[in-house]
Amino acid sequence: MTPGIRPLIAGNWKMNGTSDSLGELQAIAAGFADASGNEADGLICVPATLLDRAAKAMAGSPVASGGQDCHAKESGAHTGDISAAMLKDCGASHVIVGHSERRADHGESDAVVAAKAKAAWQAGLVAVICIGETREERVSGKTLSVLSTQIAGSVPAEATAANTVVAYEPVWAIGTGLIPTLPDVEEAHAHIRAELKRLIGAEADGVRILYGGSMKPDNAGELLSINNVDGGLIGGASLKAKDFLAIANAVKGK
Ligand SMILES: O=C(CO)COP(=O)(O)O
Repeated sequence: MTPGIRPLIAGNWKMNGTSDSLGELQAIAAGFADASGNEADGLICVPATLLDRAAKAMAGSPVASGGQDCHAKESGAHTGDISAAMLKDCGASHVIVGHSERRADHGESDAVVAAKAKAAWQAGLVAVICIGETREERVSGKTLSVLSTQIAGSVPAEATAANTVVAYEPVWAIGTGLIPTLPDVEEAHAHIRAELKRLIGAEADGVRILYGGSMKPDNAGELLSINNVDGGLIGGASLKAKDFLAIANAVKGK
C-alpha cells in the first residue's frame, strides 16, 4: 500500500450475475465496513443489466457500484452500446475501461481506452483504467516497456487522483490462479507510479494503483502489503461475499 492512500477493494463481476445474485451484493454491502475495519473503500462493477438494482442494494454502504465498460461517445447510433451517462444514471460512480478482455475481444486500442476514460470523466464517473502485459511480453522481458506504452496511450494527461484509478492486471494472471512473484508486482507498481508521475506530475502520488489477476483470500495479504499496491481488482473471488469480504479483511492494519 502507499502511505496516505486509502485502499480500494474492487470487484469485477464480468459477464456473471442475474437477479439471483443480489443477495451476494447485499451481503457484501452489509459486511464490508466490519471486514475492512473501515480502512478501505469498496466497489463492485456489475453487468450493466444489474447496475440499477446493485446500486439500490448497496446504497448507504461503503461499497460503490460501477460499470465494466462505456462507449466513448455521449449518445447516438451505436446499437448495443452503453454510454457513461447511462451508467451514471443507473447509480454507477466508477467504470472499468480497457480491461484486457475488452482489448482482446473487442480490439480496443490504447486510443479507444483513453477516449472512454475521458467519456467517463465527462459523465462524472471515476475511470478504472486497466493495463497489463501478456505472457509472451512477460517472458521476453518487455513488461515494463509495455506498461509504459499503455500508460502513455490509455491514460489521458488530465487524469487526477480523484478521477482515475489504474489497475495493473497481468493478462496471464487473470483467471489462471497464477500471480507474478511479489518482487515482480512491486517492480511493476513502482514503474506505473513513476510513469504516471512523468505524465501528470505530483498528482500521481495520490492515484490508486490496484493489482488484479487471481487475487484470492489466501494471497491478498501479501499482495496488499506491497508498496504501491493500493487495493485489488478482483474477478472470480468477488462473486461470493465470503471471499470478497475475506480479501477486504486483508487490508486491516497494513
Ligand atoms: O480480470 C480480473 C479483474 O478485472 C481478475 O480476474 P480474476 O480475479 O478472476 O483472476
